[in-house]
Amino acid sequence: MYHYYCLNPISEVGIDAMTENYVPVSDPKKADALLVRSAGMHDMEFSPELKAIARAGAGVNNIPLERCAEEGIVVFNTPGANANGVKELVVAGMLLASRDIIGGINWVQENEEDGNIAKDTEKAKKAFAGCELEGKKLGVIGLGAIGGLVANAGIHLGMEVFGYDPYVSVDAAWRLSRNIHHAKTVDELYKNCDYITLHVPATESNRGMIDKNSLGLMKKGVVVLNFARDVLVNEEDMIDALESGQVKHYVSDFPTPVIAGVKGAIVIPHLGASTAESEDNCARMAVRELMDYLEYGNIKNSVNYPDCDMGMPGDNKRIVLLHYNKPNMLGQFTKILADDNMNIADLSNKSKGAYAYTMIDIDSDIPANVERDLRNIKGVLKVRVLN
Ligand SMILES: NC(=O)C1=CN([C@@H]2O[C@H](COP(=O)(O)OP(=O)(O)OC[C@H]3O[C@@H](n4cnc5c(N)ncnc54)[C@H](O)[C@@H]3O)[C@@H](O)[C@H]2O)C=CC1
Ligand SMILES: O=C(O)CCC(=O)C(=O)O
Repeated sequence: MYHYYCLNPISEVGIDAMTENYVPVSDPKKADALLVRSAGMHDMEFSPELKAIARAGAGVNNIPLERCAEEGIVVFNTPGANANGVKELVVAGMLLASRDIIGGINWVQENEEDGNIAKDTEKAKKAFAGCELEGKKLGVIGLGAIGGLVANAGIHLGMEVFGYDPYVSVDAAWRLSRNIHHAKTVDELYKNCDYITLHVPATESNRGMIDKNSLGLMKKGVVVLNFARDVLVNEEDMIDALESGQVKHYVSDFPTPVIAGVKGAIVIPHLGASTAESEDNCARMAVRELMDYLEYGNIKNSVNYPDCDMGMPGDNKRIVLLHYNKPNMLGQFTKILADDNMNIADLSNKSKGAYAYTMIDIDSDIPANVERDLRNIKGVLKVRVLN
């Protein structure tokens, strides 16, 4: 029996995919697994019971990844599951920034009682006119799941697209249209583009990447779109750029007290992934990842431990160990098993940075003393015996 707790509402599609072995609890401290969307977890304390956290979404800046790794808690996300939802809102953002659709709709609402509204429209509408996207230059920073879709959508809209991502994965690169220009430096993209859209994670090194220096390199009247995270943009510098006309519009999916209501800022209440399809996709993927880990120890799409998959254990017993990535860990594990005359049927050991994961299938039962001895090895963070 596994206990889970949802820190945010998670689509029923995911919850329904759980078997009767999964029971919701009303206290997160009693949970084997937590499901989360954007809830901040940095101040949460985790109980020793907690084995895994699944972020039904992409960004994991709300989760203390390093502390979780130290406590043997595997954190998953759902790469790509909400990418189409965000892409579509980015296209909407570019359109909102190009024509004064919002101003026009407001005008209609303000004049709803005007009996001559149809006639007056034809006089008033020039105040809300704009430009088309076709033929404009779009710069996409970050060409992963979302950026790749946005870049390809830009090509379909007839835009000239520049992409910048020095760390792009081979799979993501294969998905890009060959008509996209490969920007060798981000400055090249800043200098050339009419629309610049951010699709990078909110890592320490990416914080504040859009500031007065980068804004100063951009074309006057540029549109900047941020559907990634607020902290990527220095909002004070952005306000100066909006006031001076350097930036025509800043489209952001992240309201903050600083940017909400600023003239020229088009701020959306974090709706990028708020579609039925994205929510279902994320919930389904998050639950699948949790179940595979809790029941079989398989790790797929973890952000703090390596992926490692040995399928189902069949008739064997499986023991999984979360530990530091340092010499002689495997040697110590196998010695303890050999000293107890246990036969290893299968073994996998993978590492990611400072952390590692070992799965061992044994063709006999695993006695409590073996589990205890493994747990006592210096550098072992968590041990689970799965039946
Ligand atoms: N508004 C919303 O509702 C949503 C926002 N997001 C945000 O969007 C971000 C991106 O999401 P995905 O595309 O799914 O992630 P992803 O991991 O598939 O792609 C991120 C890409 O950024 C690249 N990258 C990292 N630092 C870079 C830099 N300094 N310059 C250029 N490229 C860089 C990486 O190489 C990677 O290819 C997430 O981390 C999250 O913060 C994600 C989903 C929904
Ligand atoms: O769950 C949400 O609505 C937020 C999505 C998001 O920002 C993400 O996946 O990074």
